[in-house]
Amino acid sequence: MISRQQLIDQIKQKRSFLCVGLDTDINKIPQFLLDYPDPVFEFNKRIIDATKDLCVAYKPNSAFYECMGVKGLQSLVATWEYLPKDILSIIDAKRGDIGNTSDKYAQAFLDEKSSGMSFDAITVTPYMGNDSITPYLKYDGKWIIILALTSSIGSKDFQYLETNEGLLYETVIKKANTWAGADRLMYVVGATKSTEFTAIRQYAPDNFLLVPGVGAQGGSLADVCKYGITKDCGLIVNASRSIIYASNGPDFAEAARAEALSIQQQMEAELEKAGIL
Ligand SMILES: O=c1ccn([C@@H]2O[C@H](COP(=O)(O)O)[C@@H](O)[C@H]2O)c(=O)[nH]1
Repeated sequence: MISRQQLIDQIKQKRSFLCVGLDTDINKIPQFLLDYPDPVFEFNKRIIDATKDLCVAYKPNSAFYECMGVKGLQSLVATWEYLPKDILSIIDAKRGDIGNTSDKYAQAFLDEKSSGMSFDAITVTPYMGNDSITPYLKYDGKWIIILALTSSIGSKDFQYLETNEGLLYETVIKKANTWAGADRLMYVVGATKSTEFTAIRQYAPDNFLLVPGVGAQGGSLADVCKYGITKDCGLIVNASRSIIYASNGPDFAEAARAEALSIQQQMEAELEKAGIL
């Protein structure tokens, strides 16, 4: 388990707020890895070894594992076991259901005795409301990361709708803040929505924001920091494809490290600019 203070300490120590996304697609990994008994795990292991001093979180997206059935789940469990336990592990599962079912999703991803995996944090969708989220909160010290304003083009379909309490994504944040504090709740805000970070910080001044969308989706790290950084940093910025597929040759781990290093160096400059280092 990683507390808010441990996360802040690690950001300062590593001079980074990078999350490496483990969106591992068996069709995109280097050919030679297919000779290993678990190619997806072998790929993840080498990416983790090459980047663990440069990032403060790892985020496997469960879709990339679930689509492979039993084998995929085995790779996910092996990856979770291998992840350094002092680095925040986030399962990007985006679940949301009635409480009785959410209990089972929580067991699947947060309860090692039940599933063999116990991630530090899980992404959830807020659409079904309070009783769909509270089952995850029963797991002491685990982080719940609620989708607020996503990086997707389709975010405009619902998330910007006017409600009596502001735009829908603002209402999500205001309501969710009544369920738990900034020591348990983070919000997903897409890097492609950087100008909205100012508004979001009005409602979530202390919450960490998980920010996907730099790299392959074109979001700007500089803009995210300009509008979203706080005195504690308050940001975990994810990059998946741009890091893990920086090369698909035998040098893929070195190439991933080079890409992660380049992002870490930009982050270090932003942390210095914000007076955090
Ligand atoms: O709004 C969102 C929420 C989640 N994601 C996820 O983050 C990564 C992004 O991958 P890249 O390869 O760096 O684009 C991926 O797992 C998405 O499912 C998001 O992009 N936007």
